[in-house]
Amino acid sequence: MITAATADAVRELERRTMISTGDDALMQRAAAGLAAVLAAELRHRAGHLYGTAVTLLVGPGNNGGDALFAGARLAARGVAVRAVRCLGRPHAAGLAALLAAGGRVVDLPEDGRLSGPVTLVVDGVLGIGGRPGLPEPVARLAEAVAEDGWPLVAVDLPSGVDADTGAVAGAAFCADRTVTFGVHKACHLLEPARGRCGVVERVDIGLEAADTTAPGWLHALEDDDLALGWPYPGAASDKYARGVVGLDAGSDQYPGAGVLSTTGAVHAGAGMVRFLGADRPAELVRRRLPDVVFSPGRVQAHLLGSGWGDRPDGADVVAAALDTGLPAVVDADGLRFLPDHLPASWLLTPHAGELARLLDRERGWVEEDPLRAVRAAAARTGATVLLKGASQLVASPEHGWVGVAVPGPAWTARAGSGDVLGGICATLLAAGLPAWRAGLLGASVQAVAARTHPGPLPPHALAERLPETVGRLEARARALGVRP
Ligand SMILES: NC(=O)C1=CN([C@@H]2O[C@H](COP(=O)(O)OP(=O)(O)OC[C@H]3O[C@@H](n4cnc5c(N)ncnc54)[C@H](OP(=O)(O)O)[C@@H]3O)[C@@H](O)[C@H]2O)[C@@H](O)CC1
Ligand SMILES: [K+]
Repeated sequence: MITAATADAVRELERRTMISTGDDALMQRAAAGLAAVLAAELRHRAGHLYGTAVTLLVGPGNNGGDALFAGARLAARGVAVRAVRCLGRPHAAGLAALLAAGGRVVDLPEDGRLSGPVTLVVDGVLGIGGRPGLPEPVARLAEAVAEDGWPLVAVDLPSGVDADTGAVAGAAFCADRTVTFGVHKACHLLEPARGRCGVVERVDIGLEAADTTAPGWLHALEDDDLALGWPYPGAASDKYARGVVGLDAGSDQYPGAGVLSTTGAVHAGAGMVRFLGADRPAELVRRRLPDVVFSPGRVQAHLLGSGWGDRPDGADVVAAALDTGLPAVVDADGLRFLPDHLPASWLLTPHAGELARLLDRERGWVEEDPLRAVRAAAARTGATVLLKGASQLVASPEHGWVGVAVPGPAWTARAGSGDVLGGICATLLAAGLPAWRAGLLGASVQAVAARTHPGPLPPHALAERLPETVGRLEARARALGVRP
């Protein structure tokens, strides 16, 4: 699990730590960790440290301070270190340390272009105190560094990205590696910023322990969390222990959605799937998936809404499912028929546009800050919410932190993926998982199945790979010492 924080949560943690360590200690620890990563990177690229050349891009705050102090440590070991003043006046003590160690300082050229020799460029322009976007000529510099192909290590985060939302509104640096301090920052987990961070390395700077369940914290699943959290059936599990899913998805107008959600549920390992939807999708499901049953009976979780279209009895179907007291996934068109308040055991699976509609907002409002949006939706509805998209986020009304699913390849963003995902999540609910866990594991298993395939697959074919993926996860869980 990767734990990350928003800038306010990080500052609060740093403030508490500084009471016992003093102001300077944290920056010195950060600089030492950064220098170690830079030295390893220089050795990796040049085969040695002495005589390599590092260009530090420094801004006016402590982010530049980290870069300057790290640069001083490298200069003392024979690296030619040059600091480029990019914005305002650099951190005074950091600059003095660099100059004393034999480094030098220059102004940013008007055209924003760096001249060689450069083994490595270090982006210390802005950190968590940065407002998103870069002023000229730093914006030009960011473009030139990318165009010229200089290898780039970002200090804490690539300057220009929004530390809390992951938004990239204007120019921003694009790093090969990002060295962060204490805890990951939200932008390391959230697209599009995530894609500009490269490999993120966390340096321990001895921050105090934090309540990471509070608002302002994110928890991102990694492959091993998925392997350890998946509900594998035991030797004695019958179909009810694995869970029965009742699906009302698809319509005569959109029958494919019914087939796709059912395919997702069957291949995610549901004990039994009852298809309870319209006639046309039922006919297609009957032909393609002989293990599905069509009679009403006991179910342990519902799936409603995918491919419903403008269904006249939508509100009644949702109300009837609510009356059963069972958990449910509500997807797509079903989201238009929700009552004012839902239980946290219900999992809503909107994409950005659907979430915007749910909150009477514009889509842009969701996209500019998906964390805020997913939390608002959970608070407004009382349900657990899985926001689908480039970063898949889960918020629950029962806790402040937000979960982030394992990221998948971009090609999974296509019509039908969401229908399959609904079926997977309903299977996990039927197996007895809480809704937030079902959302996180469901989105993650789909991403891992996609990632382990060499090229794009249509959603139904990806669903068919789920058993193999779950098999690999189970083997990994055993290797980690867990006996399902
Ligand atoms: N706190 C700690 O204990 C530790 C912190 N550490 C390090 O400190 C970093 C945070 O440092 P920080 O708070 O000084 O903010 P930072 O991002 O360097 O810059 C703020 C300056 O930039 C300016 N500015 C902002 N946006 C701008 C824009 N778009 N265009 C132009 N100017 C802009 C802004 O101006 P203002 O907003 O005041 O007008 C202000 O002058 C953190 O990321 C980590 O690297 C580590 O050492 C570990 C211990
Ligand atoms: K930076």
